[in-house]
Order: sequence, then structure tokens, then C-alpha cells
Amino acid sequence: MTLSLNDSSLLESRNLIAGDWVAAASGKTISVTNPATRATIAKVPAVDRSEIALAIAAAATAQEAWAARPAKERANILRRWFDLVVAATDDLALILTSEQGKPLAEARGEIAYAASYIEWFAEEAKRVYGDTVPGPAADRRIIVLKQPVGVTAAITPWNFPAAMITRKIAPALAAGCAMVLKPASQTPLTALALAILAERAGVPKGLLSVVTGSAREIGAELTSNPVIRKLSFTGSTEVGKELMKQCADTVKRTSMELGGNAPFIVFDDADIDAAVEGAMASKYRNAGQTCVCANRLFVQAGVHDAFVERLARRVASLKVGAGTEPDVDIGPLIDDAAVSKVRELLDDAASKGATVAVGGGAHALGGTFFEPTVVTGTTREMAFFHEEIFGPIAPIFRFDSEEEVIRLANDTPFGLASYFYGRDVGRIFRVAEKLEYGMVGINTGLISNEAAPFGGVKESGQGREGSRYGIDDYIELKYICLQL
Ligand SMILES: NC(=O)C1=CN([C@@H]2O[C@H](COP(=O)(O)OP(=O)(O)OC[C@H]3O[C@@H](n4cnc5c(N)ncnc54)[C@H](OP(=O)(O)O)[C@@H]3O)[C@@H](O)[C@H]2O)C=CC1
Ligand SMILES: O=C(O)CCCC(=O)O
Repeated sequence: MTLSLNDSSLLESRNLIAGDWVAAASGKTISVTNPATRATIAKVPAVDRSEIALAIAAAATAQEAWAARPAKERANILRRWFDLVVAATDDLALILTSEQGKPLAEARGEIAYAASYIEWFAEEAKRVYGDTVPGPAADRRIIVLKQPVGVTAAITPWNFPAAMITRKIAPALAAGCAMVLKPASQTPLTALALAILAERAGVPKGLLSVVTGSAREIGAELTSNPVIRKLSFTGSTEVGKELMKQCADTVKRTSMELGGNAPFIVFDDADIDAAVEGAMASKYRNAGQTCVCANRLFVQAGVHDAFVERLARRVASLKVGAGTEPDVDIGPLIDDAAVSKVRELLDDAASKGATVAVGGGAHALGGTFFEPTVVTGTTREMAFFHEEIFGPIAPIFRFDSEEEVIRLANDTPFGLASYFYGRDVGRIFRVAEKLEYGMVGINTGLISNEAAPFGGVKESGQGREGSRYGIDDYIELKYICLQL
């Protein structure tokens, strides 16, 4: 299948390994399909461990030279990469939608969001300041240097094929690190296109490799090779835990951005229309396939019925279809497994007494299209209270008191994003402080941006991406003690 791109060279199906664009030595490939049509878009290499080792060795050589360059030079290259990504927005968005499914408008939004991390870290590259610390004796001086971690690796998911990549590569390169990236097998083409633009911007050969193939095989090399000093992962909690265990043997640093189970709380004094709009943005963005999506909507008894009625009306108006069609709000789910998962969650809830207010089943378009759904009468006993839904289902739980809803919201091993709507200033502070989450959106359903520290607590992960803190994950502190 060919895509109608302004720059057709951006549809690349080889890997970037050690500065060269190559096929797998074995000739093996994996197919990339369009979830809206199930058509094959491309076949990318399935490389083996020896090819990963080659990428890692080249990264080590390139990293030394890169770290030695003035921060301003690294910043200028990142800035050029940002400009090229912005200029290629239409092509990148079409590639992204074709392999991932989200509506083109959302894909364009993701490219802008992805680019914002490159711009941000181009700026931060120049502001990696060390410290001098008052010494414990008159003849001692303490200096703290900030140095790059070295060669790093990243493994990224399919739900944000651009943003999850730039959010890792940009701070790594800004800090003076090299990176070997394994994008999700379902969405490697956006990653490869971004790598082409990075090369054009002047990222030196070998500094960035992008490899595709068996997750287990690539993961095994990235987590065991002693040259890799750090792994950054975004994906499921299950795989994240496994990778942390694998990294333990060589004591690699890890950043983990894992699953969520976001509460979205609407208090009686909330602006209901604003809360409905916030819920729409938070829940149905990317067809609900986002780790910060509202997973459990808690609505206080006094406004419950009004909120349900207005939300159901808005959800019923959503247009489902292929992401490339005009005005589509909800694209297909990523694959059949995702459809089975949401189906099972709905069956479980129905068997325990929940009621479907709107939607509730496979969409008439067939394939992996699923109806945007609102479910009421939900309880803690239902599976979606505990599990990440990753689909367009909004389960609504009724609650009475602030104390009760805080207990329910925190009743999960996850702690990524949380949201609440209300106007009482005292309560705003109390609730924000008590929610055991890395991020709290108050009177908004959209919290992600490059200036903010994105990340979770508990089993949602460790480390922060974006913001002035994001570069710290790629920096080591070195303490120098000088005796005069
Ligand atoms: N926090 C988040 O943002 C995300 C959460 N999820 C959650 O996870 C569920 C499952 O989604 P899924 O795509 O399977 O997520 P995974 O965690 O399986 O995949 C994320 C990335 O990890 C890779 N991977 C998978 N297994 C291994 C392994 N053993 N060693 C090394 N790398 C590995 C995948 O590669 P490959 O693609 O080749 O399998 C992909 O690049 C979703 O329904 C959702 O609940 C999913 C994606 C993102
Ligand atoms: O779902 C994810 O993996 C990341 C969420 C995207 C974002 O809001 O940054």
C-alpha cells in the first residue's frame, strides 16, 4: 500500500543501525498493518541480537564524541530536528494514522506534541548546571558535575507512536547520551520517519539507532548488554516489571512509564458542562487507549443523573470511522485483542448489574471499531474498577462523600493521572494532596504538555518525562572533592 505523502522518502521500512539504513541480515520481516482496513502498509525488519549489539557498539563510539560537543551545538541540532518535524507534520500524521488508527486531527496534534519535547529539550540542553557546595573544611572544595548517563535504550508503545519517542530521545540527546530505540511492532513507521528527520538535522551516525523485531529478543539484548546504562520504557506494568528485573543484573538505571487507572471525580459544586467536556477529552482521546485516560468516573450523588444524561448525549454524537475520513472522532482499536478485552470488561460489568447508557458493543463498521460507551450502576466488584480499560468505555460510579471518593480513588496499585472537578477551594487543596497519583488535573481533562513533569507513583512507574526534571533521568552526578 502506498501513502500519499509530500515526501515519500519518509515512509521508510528499513532499520537505522549504526548509522546505516538496513534490512535484517536474516531477511526476516514483520508486517505493519492499518487497523482501520487491515491492509499491510509495510514490512519492517525483524533483526536479531547480533544486530542490536552492533547498534549498541556504534552508539558507544558516537556517544563519546557527542558528549564532548558544546551543549549549544547539541541544542542547535535538536532545534533543527524540531523544525523538520514541524515542517513534515502532514506526512508524519498520515503515517501515524495509517499504522495506529487515531483520527488525523489527533495525529497532527500528536506530532505537534512530539515536536514540543524536542524544542523543550533543545533549550534545556544548555541549562544542565552543576553545583559548588560549601565544603566541610576551610581547605576543601566540593564540586558536583552533571554528566551524561552514556548509552541508553528505549522501548515504546503503539498508542503514541511519535510523542513517546521524542519524549525519550530528546532529553537523552540533549544530555549528551546516545540511544537505541525499539518502537512498538505495530507502529514502527512513525519512529523510522522521525529518525530520518533526526539524521537530516545532523544527529551523528550511530548516535541514534532504531531497531524492530521480536520484543523478547531485542529486550534481552538491551537489558543485558553492559554498555547500555539506562532503559526508559513506556508500556504495560507487566512488561515494565519484567524489564526492571532484567535490568537488575547489570544494575541499569530505569525510567518506567506504566499503566494507569485514573479516577475522574465530579463533585456536587462542579461546573457540569465543563466536567462533561473534560471527561470527553480525557476518556475518548485516542479511543480511550491512553495511560492517562479517565478509567473510573466518580460522580457525586447530587449531580450524578445530570452528568450521565449530558455525557451520554455527547458520546452518542461521536463519529466512529477510519482516522483518515473527515470529522471522525473515534478510530478503530489497535487490534482484536483490544476489542476482546473491552468486550470482556463490559460482559463482566453486565453480569454484575451495570447498565449501558449508550454504546456497548462492536461498531457496525466491523473490524476493530467499537462503540463509544457509557456504563452506569457500576461498583468496586466490577473488573474495570481495577483494570486499565484502554478502550472507549466510561464506567460511572456514584458516590456520596469526599472521604469515600478519596478512598475509592486510591484503592488501586496504580498512581499515574487523576482528575477532579469542583469549586470549593479548601476541598481542591485537600483532594489534590490526598490523591496518591503523580499527576492531578483540577477542572481540566487534559494535563499533558512538555513543560510539566509526566509520570506516576506506585505501580505506574518511576521517573519523570518532560519539564526541567525530565533531563535528570539521563544525567549522572559526579562529586569532585578538592583538597587545596
Ligand atoms: N502506559 C502506557 O502508555 C501503555 C499501557 N499499555 C497497557 O498495556 C496493555 C497491553 O498493550 P501492549 O501493547 O501489549 O503493551 P506492552 O507493554 O506489551 O508493549 C509496549 C512495548 O513493549 C514491548 N515489549 C513487549 N513485551 C516485551 C518484552 N518481553 N521485552 C521487551 N519489550 C517488550 C512491545 O514490543 P512489541 O510491540 O514488539 O510487542 C512494545 O514496544 C494495554 O492494553 C494497556 O493496558 C499499553 C501501551 C502503552
Ligand atoms: O498513554 C501513554 O502512554 C502516554 C500518554 C500520552 C500523554 O498524554 O503524554
